[in-house]
Amino acid sequence: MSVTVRASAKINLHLGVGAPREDGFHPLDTVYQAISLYDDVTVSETDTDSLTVTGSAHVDVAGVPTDATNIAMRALAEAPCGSAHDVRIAKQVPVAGGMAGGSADGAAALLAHDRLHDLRQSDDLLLAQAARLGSDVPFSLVGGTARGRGRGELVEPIVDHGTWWWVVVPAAVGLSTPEVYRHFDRLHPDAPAEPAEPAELLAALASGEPVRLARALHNDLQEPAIDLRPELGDLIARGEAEGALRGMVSGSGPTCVFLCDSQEGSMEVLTALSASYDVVLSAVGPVAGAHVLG
Ligand SMILES: C[C@@](CO)(OP(=O)(O)O)[C@H](O)COP(=O)(O)OP(=O)(O)OC[C@H]1O[C@@H](n2ccc(N)nc2=O)[C@H](O)[C@@H]1O
Ligand SMILES: Nc1ncnc2c1ncn2[C@@H]1O[C@H](COP(=O)(O)OP(=O)(O)O)[C@@H](O)[C@H]1O
Repeated sequence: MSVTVRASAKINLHLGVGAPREDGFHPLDTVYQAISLYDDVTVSETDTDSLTVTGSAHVDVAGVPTDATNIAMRALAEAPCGSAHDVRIAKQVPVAGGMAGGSADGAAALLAHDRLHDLRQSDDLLLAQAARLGSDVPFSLVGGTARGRGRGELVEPIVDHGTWWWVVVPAAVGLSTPEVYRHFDRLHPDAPAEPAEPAELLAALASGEPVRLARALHNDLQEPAIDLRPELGDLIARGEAEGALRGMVSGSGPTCVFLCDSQEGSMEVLTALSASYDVVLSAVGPVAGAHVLG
C-alpha cells in the first residue's frame, strides 16, 4: 500500500523581517499564499529506506539531496514509527527558488506517513513536527492564505476574498535562503526588532481587488536578493512593462512572481515574457494545503 500527498509552492505577499533573534533566526510577520505549482510525494512501507526524485523540465532535480538529509526523509525520521519507507517525489516546484518546495515535500511526507500507518495524529501534533523541520513547513500543511509569525512557523489562516492570477519566472540557479538573510543583516544592521505589519495587505486580500493587492505587496528580502542577483530587478521591470500589475521576488528568491489583473491578463504577460525567458509558468492562488490524492 502507498499514500500520495500533494503539497503546493508558496509565495510571500508580505514578508516583514526584523533584526535577528538570539537563536539566529529572524522574527517575521509574513502573509503566505499557496499557489498552483505542486510536488507529489508517495510513501510506502519497505525493508530499507529509499528515495527517488523526479521533476518537470524546469526543476533542477540534481540540486535535491537523495540521502537522509532530504527534508522528506527527515520528516519520516521525525514521525513516530520505526519502519523503513520508499519515498518518491515528483517535483514541479523550483528548487532553492524561494517557493518552499522542500517544505512542501516535508509537509507531504509527514501527512503521508500519518495516513499510511493510520495514526490520525492531531493537527497540533503534525504542526509541531512540521515546525521542527523548518520555518515554512507548517504553512505547507495549512495552505490557503495565512499569516506567519515567530520565525514563520506560527501560522493562522486569514480572510482572502480574491482569486489571484500569477505569472512565475524561476531562475536556472537557486539562491541560498541563509545567504539572503545574512545579506539583509549586512544591508540593515539597525533593523528594528519588530518586523513590519501587513495591515493594508490584509484589507486588500479581504477586498478581492487585484490593483489594491498589487499596491500592498511587500518583501523585505527583495532588496538583498536583487543586490545578490541584479538581473532580478530587470526581470521585475520587464514584467511590469508587459502589463503585470506588480512584480516581486518570491520569498528569498530568485523566483520572481507577477500579479495580473485576470487569467487572460496573466496569459498575455506569460506570452510576452516567454520571448526572453526560458521558463515562464502561470499559477493561481490560493490553493489547498497538503492533501491526500486519490
Ligand atoms: C525566506 C522564507 C520566507 O517564507 O522562505 P524561502 O524564500 O526560503 O522559501 C523562509 O523564512 C525560509 O524558511 P525555511 O526555508 O523553512 O527556513 P529554515 O529551514 O527554518 O531555516 C533556514 C535558514 O534560514 C534562516 N532563517 C529562516 C527563517 C527565519 N525566520 N529566519 C532566518 O534567519 C536561518 O539562517 C536558517 O538557518
Ligand atoms: N525535498 C527537497 N526538495 C528540494 N530541496 C531540498 C529537499 N530536501 C532538501 N532540500 C535542500 O533544501 C534547499 C532549499 O530548497 P527549497 O525548499 O526548494 O528552496 P527555498 O528554501 O528557497 O524555498 C535545496 O537547495 C536543497 O539542498
